[in-house]
Amino acid sequence: MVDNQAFGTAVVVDDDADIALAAKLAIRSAFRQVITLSHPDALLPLLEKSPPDVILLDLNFARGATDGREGFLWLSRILEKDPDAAVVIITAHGGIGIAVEAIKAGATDFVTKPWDNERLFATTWSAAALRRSRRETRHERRRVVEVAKPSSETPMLGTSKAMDHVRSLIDRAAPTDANVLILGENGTGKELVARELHSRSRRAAGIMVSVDLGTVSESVFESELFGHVRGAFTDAKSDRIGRLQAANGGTIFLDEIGNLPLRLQPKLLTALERREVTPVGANKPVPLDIRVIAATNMPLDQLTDENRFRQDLLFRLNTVEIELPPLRARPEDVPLLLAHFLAHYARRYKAPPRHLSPALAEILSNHDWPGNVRALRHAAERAVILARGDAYVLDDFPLPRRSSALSPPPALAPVPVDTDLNLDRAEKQMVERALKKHNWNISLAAGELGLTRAALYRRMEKHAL
Ligand SMILES: Nc1ncnc2c1ncn2[C@@H]1O[C@H](COP(=O)(O)OP(=O)(O)OP(=O)(O)O)[C@@H](O)[C@H]1O
Repeated sequence: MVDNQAFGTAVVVDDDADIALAAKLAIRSAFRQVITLSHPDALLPLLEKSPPDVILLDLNFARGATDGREGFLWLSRILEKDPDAAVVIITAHGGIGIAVEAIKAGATDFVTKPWDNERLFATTWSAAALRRSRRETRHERRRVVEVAKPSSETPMLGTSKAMDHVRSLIDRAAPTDANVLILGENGTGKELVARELHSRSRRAAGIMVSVDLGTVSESVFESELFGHVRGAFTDAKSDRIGRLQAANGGTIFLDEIGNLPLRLQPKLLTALERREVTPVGANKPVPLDIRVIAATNMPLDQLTDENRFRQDLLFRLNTVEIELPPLRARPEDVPLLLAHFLAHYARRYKAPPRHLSPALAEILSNHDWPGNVRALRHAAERAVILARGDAYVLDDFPLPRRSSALSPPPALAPVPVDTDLNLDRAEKQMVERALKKHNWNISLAAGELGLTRAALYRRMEKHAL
């Protein structure tokens, strides 16, 4: 059973007014309006204004013509104006050869005269539905790509030996199509490395699609990665392409791969091995041409635990492994990073340039930076906003401490809401406690707080943690 008037506009183009009217009557229940035209001339302005859902097009307009040449010309003009156009060709009985040619040239389907009304209705309906789905897929691809746009162009800074080694690995891996696994604590620059690899690869003209598996909720993992077809589950109102497919021709960056549920790991492995993906509910795979870069903050011993992560998938992902050292292991990089971010935020907030004394730079270099470069960046931003006078002072920098063996993490005791009823302060306290408890591991702290990683980052920024 189909809904009435499921579509907007259909156009019937036939120089025989009776045939055009007969077609209109046969299909009108599916459309809000059916326009009949005796010649395709009038089609082009219509396409400019609002492209119809379907066009029924007779191929012969010149008197006595039967080869459809004129119709082919119109078909190509229509497709030029609207690449998603659904065009159903109307041919005379015996004109199957021409109809097949028309389909090769981009028509969606054909009907032969005299037609069976039900058949005409079904063909027109399917063509309009196909156009809708094409447009939704295009829209989806745009949506996914929007998400993938780089937030800012940050150069990869650092002159330490450790960063030289990272750079040399990037130099060698980038031009190859090898899969790369990037390891490192939160905020060490894994995404930056992924962007560097992509922008220096032969896929640089393509897109890099990022998926943060730490922020995708488990219920939508599968359709987010692999896509789904309309009706695959209750909420699947239309076809949706997955991130893997959206990255076709480019690079997919699978951030926090350690969070991929075990049950979905075989499906990702199959997609990478066969270079094709089957959207949820679909029965046909779609070919994939992607390079995979994955990242995780999961320590290697957990990643090599078969109960958490399939080792065959790990071997598929880590053809090249790049490990980013935490900032505390490369203190010599701190002054350069600080100078860069202080200048960056001074420009942004139109603050005067201030002096950072060597003594203060040294204190900051010896800090253990639990949130790594991201935390340093936030600290620099806050310092630019808070500082007064000509030089920065230690108090301008919020320096959260890593919980150490000397000061064991406090148990996550209930917040004393009875003594402090300020919601903002209570939130800050909760966030700080969760971070300390989990040694500043963002994923674990977010899990404990019942937040996504992105939501936790927002709160960390809000409270300058
Ligand atoms: N070497 C670096 N030079 C300049 N900026 C850096 C460097 N490393 C990291 N950053 C900056 O630190 C912030 C965090 O980097 P990024 O998002 O790449 O880290 P990540 O390891 O992917 O973090 P997470 O694991 O939390 O997703 C970004 O603003 C990034 O620009």
